[in-house]
Amino acid sequence: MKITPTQIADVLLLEPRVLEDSRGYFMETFRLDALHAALGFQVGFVQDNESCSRCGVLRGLHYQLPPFAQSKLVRVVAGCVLDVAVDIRRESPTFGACVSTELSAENKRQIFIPRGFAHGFVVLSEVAVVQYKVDNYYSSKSDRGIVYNDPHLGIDWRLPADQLLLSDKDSHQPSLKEAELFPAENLYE
Ligand SMILES: Cc1cn([C@H]2C[C@H](O)[C@@H](COP(=O)(O)OP(=O)(O)O[C@H]3O[C@@H](C)C(=O)[C@@H](O)[C@H]3O)O2)c(=O)[nH]c1=O
Repeated sequence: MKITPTQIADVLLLEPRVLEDSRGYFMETFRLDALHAALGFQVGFVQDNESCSRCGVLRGLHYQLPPFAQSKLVRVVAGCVLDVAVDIRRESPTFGACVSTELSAENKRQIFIPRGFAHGFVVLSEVAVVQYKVDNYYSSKSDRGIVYNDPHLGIDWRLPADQLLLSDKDSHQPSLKEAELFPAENLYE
C-alpha cells in the first residue's frame, strides 16, 4: 500500500499494491498498521458504509460535529467519482481549502479524510458504488452540511449544474460562513 500526503496535512491518498496473475488480481484494501504509520496517530474505525448512485448524483458536503466527528476512508468499487474533502477546522492554515481526487474501481485509489473535514462526491460514471469506513457512529443529531456550490469554496464538480442530482437536504445546506463548525479543540481526544 503506497500512502502519500496530499496538499492538505493529514489528508492521505492510498494506492493499494495490485498483484496480478492468470486468475485475476489480489490486493490488500486496508492496513491499519500502514495507516497509523503514515498518520502518526491512531484511528479506530467502527462503521462501514456503502452507497450506490447514478451519474450526476452529488452527495455532500457532509460532516458530523463532536462528539461524533468522523474520519473517513473512502474507496470506489464500481464506477468513478470525484471525491472532495474540505478543511473546515477554523484554526487551520488551510481552512476552506479542498482536496479533489478521482476515485474509481479502475484506479483503486482511496482517500483518508480526517475529522474536521466536510466530505462529498459526484458520480462521473453511469453508476458508482462507494464504500467508506468511519471512526465514529452515525448520529443524525450531529449531522451537518455545507452547500456544494458555495462560491467561497469554488469547487469544480466537473459536470454542468443542470446535470447534478442532489437530495433536498443537500440543495439547501448553509454556506461555509453560515455553517456550524468545529470548536477549536483536538478532534481526536
Ligand atoms: C450517513 C448515514 C445515513 N443513514 C441514513 C439516514 C438517511 O435515512 C439515509 C441517507 O442518508 P444521507 O442522505 O445522509 O446519505 P448520504 O448523502 O449518502 O450521506 C453520506 O454522504 C457522504 C458524502 C458522507 O461523507 C457520509 O458521511 C454521509 O454523510 O441513510 C444511516 O442510517 N447511517 C449513516 O451512517
